Amino acid sequence: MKQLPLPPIAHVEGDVYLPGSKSISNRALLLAALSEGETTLTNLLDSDDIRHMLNALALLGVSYQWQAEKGEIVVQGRGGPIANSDQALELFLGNAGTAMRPLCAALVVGQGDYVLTGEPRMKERPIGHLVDALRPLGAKVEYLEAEGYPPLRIHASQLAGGRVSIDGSISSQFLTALLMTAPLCQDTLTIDVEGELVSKPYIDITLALMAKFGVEVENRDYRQFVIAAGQRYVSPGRFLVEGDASSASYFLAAAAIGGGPITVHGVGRASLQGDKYFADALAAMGAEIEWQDESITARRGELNGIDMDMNHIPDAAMTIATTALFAKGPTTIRNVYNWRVKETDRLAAMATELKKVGAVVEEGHDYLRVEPVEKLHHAAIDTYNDHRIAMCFSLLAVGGVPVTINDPGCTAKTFPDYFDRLNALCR
Ligand SMILES: O=C(O)C1=C[C@@H](OP(=O)(O)O)[C@@H](O)[C@H](O)C1
Ligand SMILES: C=C(OP(=O)(O)O)C(=O)O
Repeated sequence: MKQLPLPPIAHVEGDVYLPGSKSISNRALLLAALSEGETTLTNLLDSDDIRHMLNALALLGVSYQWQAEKGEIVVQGRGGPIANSDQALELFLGNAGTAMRPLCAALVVGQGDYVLTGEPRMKERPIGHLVDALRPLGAKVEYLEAEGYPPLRIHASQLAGGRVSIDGSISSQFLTALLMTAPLCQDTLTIDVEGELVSKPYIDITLALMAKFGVEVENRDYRQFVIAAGQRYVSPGRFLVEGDASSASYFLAAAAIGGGPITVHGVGRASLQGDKYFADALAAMGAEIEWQDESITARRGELNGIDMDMNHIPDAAMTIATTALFAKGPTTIRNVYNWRVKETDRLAAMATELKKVGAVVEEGHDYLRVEPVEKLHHAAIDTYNDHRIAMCFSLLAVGGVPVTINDPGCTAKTFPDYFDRLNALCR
């Protein structure tokens, strides 16, 4: 296994032009494929999660011209469901939740037989709440291994519409998937959300993208959504994918710990992504934050621990956990139970790795409490094939603590050149 030793970094500053948002890239690709007309997406992310979506679309017969080095793709829309020839098609979706969940819902409508599968961890990530919502509408979905988990076999048919409920308490991606498929139903669809809806800002991304592609959703306070019949996706022509706000979190935190200023470009006040609010959490800890419409600048401040519900920023919250090592007093990250069903059990993994560098950590059922100590020490950090663990632990070096990242290549899921980008800011 490859290891990346990071020596202590004296100072960080500079500008970062962010790669495209993973969440927006994969939504825009699927909606472009379902749309009438041709769509040009710019600043498309090039990472494993996006390549899984692109490979799947290619196998499904969606045609596109992709210039990866330019970050530009032209997608020929199908103007409706992605019907496939009669042959059964196996789609391997890696560990990309933003490919597996939305494709599962989109492919139950139309024609064809599909098997949706992925990496071993994908087979441990639940999908039952989505399948339970789709079946009453007429979807034919079978579990091929464990009940409630991929791999799945789908036999596409028509979806009726009407009224369904969906459990929103484990992943917002299930509701996102159902919403994006709703216009393919034959009738108006009313969706009732059961349980506390987690990761709510991702639903705003979904609704914003659907609107961009011409479909309006009535949002009744995130408890009920109505998608009126007769709407179809229409290409917006050109669409710029904004920078990835979760990826921005590592650089903003680096500035807060290691001096700055660092300006991240591509995400700002005007961003559609909830992870922009990571900057508010950092400001609450004492960092100096300046907001512009399309960029954010961070500088060091006196950092103090915080106690915060971070359900709205589940991905960027991991960055808070390592930033907390350089703050005064304990930090508690609350209401993140679903960390346990992501790339790894992130609550357990973060607790284990934070303890390795000397921190005092309490792992709760749905929270993590990190108490910094006077003297942190070097450790080799296991990353569990989780890009965010690799990236957030690089902040140790920024704080002057040498750290070794095991399997640094796992950042390829969303940010293949992360360590080069960080290196470019070191002074
Ligand atoms: O819809 C999306 O693009 C995402 C939703 C979130 O997942 P959950 O809704 O499962 O928390 C987030 O963690 C993931 O990285 C991307
Ligand atoms: C949870 C994540 O990914 P996914 O889209 O696979 O759920 C993530 O990127 O942190």
